[in-house]
Amino acid sequence: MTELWQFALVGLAGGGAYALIALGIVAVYRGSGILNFSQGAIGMIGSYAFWDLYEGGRGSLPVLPALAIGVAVGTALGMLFYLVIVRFLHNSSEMAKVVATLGFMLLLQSVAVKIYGTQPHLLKPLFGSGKITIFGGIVTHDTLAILLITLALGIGLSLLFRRTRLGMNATALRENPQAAAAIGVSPHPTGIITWGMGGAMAAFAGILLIPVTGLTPGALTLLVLPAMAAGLVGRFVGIWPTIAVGLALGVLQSVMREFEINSGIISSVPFALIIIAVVLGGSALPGRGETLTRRLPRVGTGRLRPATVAIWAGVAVAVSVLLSPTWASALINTAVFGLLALSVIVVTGYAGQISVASAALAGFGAFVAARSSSDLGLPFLVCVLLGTLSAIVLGLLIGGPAVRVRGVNLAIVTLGLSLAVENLILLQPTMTGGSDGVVISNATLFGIDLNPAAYPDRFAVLCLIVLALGAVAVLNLRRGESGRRYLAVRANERGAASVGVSVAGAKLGAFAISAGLAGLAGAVSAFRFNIADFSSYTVFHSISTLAFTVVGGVGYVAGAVFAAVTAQGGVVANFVSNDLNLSSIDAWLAIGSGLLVLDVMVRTPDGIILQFAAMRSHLARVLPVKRRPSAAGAHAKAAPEAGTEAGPEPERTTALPRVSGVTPGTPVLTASGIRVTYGSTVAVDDVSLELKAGEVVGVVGPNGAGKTTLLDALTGFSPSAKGTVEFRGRDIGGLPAHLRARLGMGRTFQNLELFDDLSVRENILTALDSRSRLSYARDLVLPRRHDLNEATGAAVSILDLEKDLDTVVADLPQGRRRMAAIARLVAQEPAAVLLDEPAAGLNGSERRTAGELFRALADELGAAVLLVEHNIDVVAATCDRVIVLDHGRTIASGPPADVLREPAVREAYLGR
Ligand SMILES: Nc1ncnc2c1ncn2[C@@H]1O[C@H](COP(=O)(O)OP(=O)(O)OP(=O)(O)O)[C@@H](O)[C@H]1O
Repeated sequence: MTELWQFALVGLAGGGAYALIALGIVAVYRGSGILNFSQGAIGMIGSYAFWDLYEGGRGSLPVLPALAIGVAVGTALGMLFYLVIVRFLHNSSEMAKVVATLGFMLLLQSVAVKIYGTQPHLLKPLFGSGKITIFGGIVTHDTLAILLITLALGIGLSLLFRRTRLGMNATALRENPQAAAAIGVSPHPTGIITWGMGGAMAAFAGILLIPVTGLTPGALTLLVLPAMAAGLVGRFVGIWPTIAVGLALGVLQSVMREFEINSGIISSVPFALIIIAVVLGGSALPGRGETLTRRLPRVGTGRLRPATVAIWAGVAVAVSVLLSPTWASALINTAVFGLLALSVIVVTGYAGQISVASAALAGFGAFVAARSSSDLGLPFLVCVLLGTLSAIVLGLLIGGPAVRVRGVNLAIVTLGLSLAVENLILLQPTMTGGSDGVVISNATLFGIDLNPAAYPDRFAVLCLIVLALGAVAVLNLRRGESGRRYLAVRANERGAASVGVSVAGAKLGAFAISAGLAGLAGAVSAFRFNIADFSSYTVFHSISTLAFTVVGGVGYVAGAVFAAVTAQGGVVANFVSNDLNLSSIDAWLAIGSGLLVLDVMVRTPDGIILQFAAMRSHLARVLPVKRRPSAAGAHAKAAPEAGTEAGPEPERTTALPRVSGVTPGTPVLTASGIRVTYGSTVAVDDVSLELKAGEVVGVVGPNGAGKTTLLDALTGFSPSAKGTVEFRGRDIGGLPAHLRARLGMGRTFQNLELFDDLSVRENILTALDSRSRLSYARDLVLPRRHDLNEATGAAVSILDLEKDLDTVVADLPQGRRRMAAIARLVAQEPAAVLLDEPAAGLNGSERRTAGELFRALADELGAAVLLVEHNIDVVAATCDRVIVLDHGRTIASGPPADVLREPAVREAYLGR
């Protein structure tokens, strides 16, 4: 027991350091809205500065001045990064922010390796060998210093954010940047100060931890992971939960050491547990108002030009056959990195899931393939297949959290889980054969010996073929329906669920395919030497794969090719170090790559590949090349200028297509006893209603009456709703939103929830697509292409959307966007249509047209329509019946003219 207590007390040093770094992360997040993945690396640089100056290291200063300078270096680095990079990222996508801080981490890491090397340095306790005794256990002065500093900074930060103007400005900027800007709050003073504070805390933590863990570039940089896990629990805002979890983590790890638990388990399991707890507390769909509106990275069309493919393939094969073995090795590196980059494109570029696990997946694929060869003696192809399949299974496990966690939190979760894979499998001597490694048999495919030692060119050609097939598969995916699903989920999860896309299914599909590509890369490369080695599949490898793919262009296969060609050990690096004889330049290349990541994130976050495209079109403009008139140009001439008044609405000649199998007048949607509460607020209280095919029922009521919440409850967007909901005679109470949509419940949202970065056509096609799970695999080979069908064509014509079909939705005016939302809804052929304030923001004549359209949804489409609307004129002119809600309860219902005359209704609207 005493020993256990002692180990717990020893763990307070590490725990305090986690808490300190995590506090810095919280300060930076509260001050600038950015999660700083380079926090550990900043601390590491501050620690090296301290070690350089400290008399116990390689300097001559006593501890306190050296500590002060080390902390000052951390502070300066934090401020510098804000000034040079972060202040330009305020309107960037979440991914650009994550990659920028990861890029800074890589930069600092490579600078430290260049200057200090990787050998560990140890120090004696900084504050002497003094100690105090607590209940028989010993606490050293160093541990005490860490704890006191953590406590003091915890109190200081609480007061700063609660009591000072700077803290209040920071809260205002985080919660509502537009409103804060409107009252003149500038983000920069809070940004600079909190980044400086973050840097100081990181350096403090790093320096105080040197006597405990030693000083190496990698270990201190990776302290960011447990610190992130601690911060995650307090959602990066809570100061005391962060400190408590940081300390608990350190203590738990120390106690586990007492039980002689495997070091891999100690370093990964505790915070994997925290991550699991956070995942369980997440939600399957984001709540109302939680959908991101920031611009997402651009994505290519997925079109493939056979001539380009043929030229590249020819060049690659010629190079690998004609040039030296070092070139073959560089080509193999390029192909393997290219496959990893393709895996990032699928999961991050297309599906929008910031995942940092590609190297762990590749390592696992390599591990299974190598063991299948060495232990089971299976043939090359079977081993590669097994490696790929097992990576897919692991990918589904790592992707599991993505169903409930999103954005930057997912980056932390995947980082944590991939560190667990690295520690528990790839670095375990019992698994990987220790110093003997895993001896594998030679690669033979269809009778051709591919042994890379004897035939490096053959193996290189094989790798290039696999890369080319992977690239074609990813392009196919983009053009198929599963690619559209990914993009819909990336753009708007609530919108995707409303048209029947399984958000969880799409995310898992993307994770599986991405893991398959990474696993394939690993499985093939396991055979490049006679002894397979897994030590290179580190978290840093995952981070640089993500960063360089984003630099290349995360939405473009060409971006992956760029990343592969310029990767470490790839063809460009080989050319520079071998052909130009500049091998000493390697360390500088690593530093240059880190700088490139930062530059691209600030100036062209869509990727370098788009810069090339822009240069090509500039050249095409300046060179006297005869160009064909473009279809777009012809279209522009034919179409009236955007924004011009089109005169009176033309008479409609086509009707909306009738939904099959719905008989007018039969009940479609029946709800009883619906009740929704948010904490102590009862938003909807015992509401019952029945909707029949062909009728329009209005729902009116003052602001906050519970109208939207009722719609959410009926359509499955409010999972905690009580009561029964029947749709066409079937109890659908337990079904999630996307399954209700598939049964024929269509809805619109107050803020539309369109897929803003897709065209109107792609928005409609997403609703029209089949929901087959098979398409995730089929699209890789045979993407199914289709266009609007007859019914949606008619809807588009009625809604006058033809000229907008290929316009990106974000570029349309609000009225057109509303029409696009209705076209997307009609594509679902819904039997029940639930419209949430669809006429808001329309002018008088637009409102009349919209009212006619809502009627047409009932009269022509044959659907049962529930119309939530504030405009009483629209309600009176359109609805057969009206339900009035007030404080969540039905206070009246019946024909509009009667209901709107009732005194209770007038009182609810106008007050007594
Ligand atoms: N996520 C939430 N958390 C807590 N309270 C909520 C949440 N969503 C809605 N509410 C509360 O539930 C009640 C009903 O809100 P709801 O948005 O459904 O009303 P509404 O009639 O649609 O209002 P409006 O006409 O302004 O859109 C309000 O008191 C609102 O503050």
